[in-house]
Amino acid sequence: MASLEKDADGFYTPAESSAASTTAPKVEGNDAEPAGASDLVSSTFEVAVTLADQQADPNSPLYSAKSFEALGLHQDLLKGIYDMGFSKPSKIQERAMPLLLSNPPTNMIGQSQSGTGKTAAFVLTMLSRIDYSINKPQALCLAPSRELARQIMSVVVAMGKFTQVQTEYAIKDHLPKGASRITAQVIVGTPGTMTDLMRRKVIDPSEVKVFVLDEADNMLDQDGLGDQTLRVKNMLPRTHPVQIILFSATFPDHVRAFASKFAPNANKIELQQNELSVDGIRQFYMDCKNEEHKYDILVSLYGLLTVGQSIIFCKHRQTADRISQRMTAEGHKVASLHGAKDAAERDAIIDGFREGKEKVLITTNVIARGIDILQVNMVVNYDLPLMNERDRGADERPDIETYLHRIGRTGRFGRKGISINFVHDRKTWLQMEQIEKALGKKIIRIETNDFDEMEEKMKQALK
Ligand SMILES: Nc1ncnc2c1ncn2[C@@H]1O[C@H](COP(=O)(O)OP(=O)(O)OP(=O)(O)O)[C@@H](O)[C@H]1O
Repeated sequence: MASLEKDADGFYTPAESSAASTTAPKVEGNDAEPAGASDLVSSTFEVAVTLADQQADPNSPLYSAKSFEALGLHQDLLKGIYDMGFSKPSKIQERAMPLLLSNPPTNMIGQSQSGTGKTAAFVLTMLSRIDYSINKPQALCLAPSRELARQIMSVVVAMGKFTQVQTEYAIKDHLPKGASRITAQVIVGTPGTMTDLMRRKVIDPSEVKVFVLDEADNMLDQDGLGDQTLRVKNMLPRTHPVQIILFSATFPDHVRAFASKFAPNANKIELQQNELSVDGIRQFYMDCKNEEHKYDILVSLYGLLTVGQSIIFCKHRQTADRISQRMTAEGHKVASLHGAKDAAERDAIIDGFREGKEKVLITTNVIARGIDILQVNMVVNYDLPLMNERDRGADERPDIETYLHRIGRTGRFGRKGISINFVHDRKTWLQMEQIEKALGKKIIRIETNDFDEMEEKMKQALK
């Protein structure tokens, strides 16, 4: 039985890590293509072979010795998995699923590189643990952005296609004002709206068995997000244990202790510092003369950026809007997305980009994490991510975690990708050098005045 005492960090302790398990498990298609479909390579056959090879290589994060059947999943979920085009689990799925599904349920802190299939691991756990005969919320999942919450929901819906699962969002401007009780079993949302709906008793948490934080380090660390996440946790039932599942590609040291408190007695799957980035992403930098030159280079890159799809990360919303307006005025087809846009506009922009209506998306850290669009083969750090964007402080060191998440929008599940960092003075060059050192991977220079070389290097990297 958990104590009701709140400690210095605001936790109610100790939440013993177990919950009840139940039976087997609707709804629109997954917007992520099944593995094997990609614009990056000329034929789907080639991709399938590459993926199979990687899944057979014990050193690959996609490797697995087991089949999905061997993970003990319900038949209806196996159908969903195969319907999505998956054939074998990835390493994180193989390692985490047995631990996640064992009884009594145990908490999990799971780390695995970007694009290696963490979502499926926690979605399958939620879908395995709910009792489909009870029409009450039983699994809550939080993500740092509405775009990611919507993407996770598409995976819940696709994997749960052959179940009776009912789902609902806890994201801004989704539910009608004055909505009554949510009876859906799986709720996916962002911390602010989830807290609000729980406080107003629209969400009754009394039957919740599983609580998932995707991008957990960010959810626990970031200004505001951390407090709200904790509030959600503190509203969970104390009459029975709730399985707490934290997943991310990064768990910086200063968050680890807090994560262990948030998910006590958890099974842990961790990566070494040198394993953090995936090999399929080739990292480059371009030496620009000044801020204005960055814009000129970006425009000259446009033809290459549109070979697949690209995401351009800027520090400020205004920069994203300004670049996007300028490029649009010059006849380029780009879109910009950031947190100052309203909910409906954000949904339309990301959906349009997913459908390939625009090939270039100019954005901020809002979609640095989790977004899975397989056709994205290039990421540009127009501005390098800095620590001061996390806490609005004075810390001008590079934000290694955000860097990893940003470049991880490409190179998904064994695909090839390119990241390009723009540096334009000594300070930004040194910041990039720090990133290089921290990750132990070379960031290769590309000449900005030799377009042919630029093109050649980038095409080679995508082969
Ligand atoms: N076993 C599998 N076989 C084939 N494709 C898979 C498998 N598991 C996941 N995928 C696909 O791999 C892609 C990346 O998965 P996912 O988005 O879960 O990565 P992630 O580890 O959560 O990454 P991030 O850290 O960036 O959030 C998705 O398109 C997903 O559909």
